Amino acid sequence: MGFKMGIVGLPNVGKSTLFNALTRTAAAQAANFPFCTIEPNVGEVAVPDARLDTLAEIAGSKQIIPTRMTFVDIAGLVKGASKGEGLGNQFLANIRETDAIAHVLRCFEDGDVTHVEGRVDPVADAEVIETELMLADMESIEKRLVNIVRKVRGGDKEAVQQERLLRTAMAALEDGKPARTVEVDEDDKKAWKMLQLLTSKPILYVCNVDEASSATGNEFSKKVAQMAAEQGAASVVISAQIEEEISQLEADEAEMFLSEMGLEEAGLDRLIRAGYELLHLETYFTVGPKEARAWTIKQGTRAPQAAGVIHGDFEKGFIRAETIAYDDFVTLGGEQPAKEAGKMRAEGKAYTVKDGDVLHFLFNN
Ligand SMILES: Nc1ncnc2c1ncn2[C@@H]1O[C@H](COP(=O)(O)OP(=O)(O)OP(=O)(O)O)[C@@H](O)[C@H]1O
Ligand SMILES: [Mg+2]
Repeated sequence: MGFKMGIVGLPNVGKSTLFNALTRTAAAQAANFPFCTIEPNVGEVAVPDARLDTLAEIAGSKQIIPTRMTFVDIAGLVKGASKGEGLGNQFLANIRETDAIAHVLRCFEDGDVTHVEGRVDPVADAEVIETELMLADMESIEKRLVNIVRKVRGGDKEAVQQERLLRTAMAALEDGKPARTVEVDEDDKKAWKMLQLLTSKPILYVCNVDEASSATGNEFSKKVAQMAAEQGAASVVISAQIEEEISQLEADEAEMFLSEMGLEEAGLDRLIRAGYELLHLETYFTVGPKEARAWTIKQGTRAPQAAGVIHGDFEKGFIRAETIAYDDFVTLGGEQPAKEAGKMRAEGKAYTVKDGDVLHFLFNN
């Protein structure tokens, strides 16, 4: 599995700077974390979670393994990308494969860094990109409809559903609205996601500000925040350049640097967490003397499917999940005391895993 965020934006807005900071920090943060670069522009990043350290300390775990999220540094999109300008189509294909979009917006002034449109206006920039993505969606819908209509005539039931959804998306797009504004029935959710429309992906706006504004934001980032609020999207303020500098420091140096800047934590941590929330993800833990490990699931995942994140066999042969809530584990001081206090529950197949659950799966194979 693993969830993927695509870093998207106009050229020269700071995408690669951000990506480098993200991936470098991840590598530095946890020496025992198997950092891997899948491709030069794809990196796995540890999801910061202080609870994991607390659990590991209580259990005396030798190793701490955070859960991960994948970031993809996608080359800059330009006006006309949907028509194949730049390397348009290639990039659009990269975006299609992601679960969510981190849309980087230039919110810094710097005469030395060229802006493709010759001015700093993040809200207008956001519209340029959104328009390209909408045009690309319309084009792909048109192409797909040709085939689908043929299948519908042939009596294919799935095609009937797909055609209906494609037409709904098209109507929204023609009305100037991204596909994410379409309200989808529960029964249609899966098919809708399979359409992989670019503008149906959730968006996190990343305001890339100058150094001095990294704690407070600036006039540009405030406009973005307002736009995001109107769209029901999320936004974070970050200075990619500083984050990149911080990512090269040792942990204690980084902490000092942050407090001097008036920041409580690295902007990257906020960004990763915001992405996690955007995707409605949750974490459960497995804790023992060997390792304390965090695992990512979608909100609402049931115990067998949560077990399946560790291994397919866990899901297939699932018997039950011994469960201790995070707070109980911590307050009572570990697994054994929690068990003695009657706080270890045996949960079956219907159990919906909760964020922070400490789980132990029993299965047969
Ligand atoms: N917050 C910031 N303040 C000032 N300069 C910045 C900031 N963030 C990035 N830069 C600078 O902006 C320039 C462009 O950054 P970067 O290469 O990361 O852009 P990009 O979005 O990846 O561009 P492309 O689409 O061409 O790949 C670099 O010189 C970088 O140092
Ligand atoms: Mg780049």
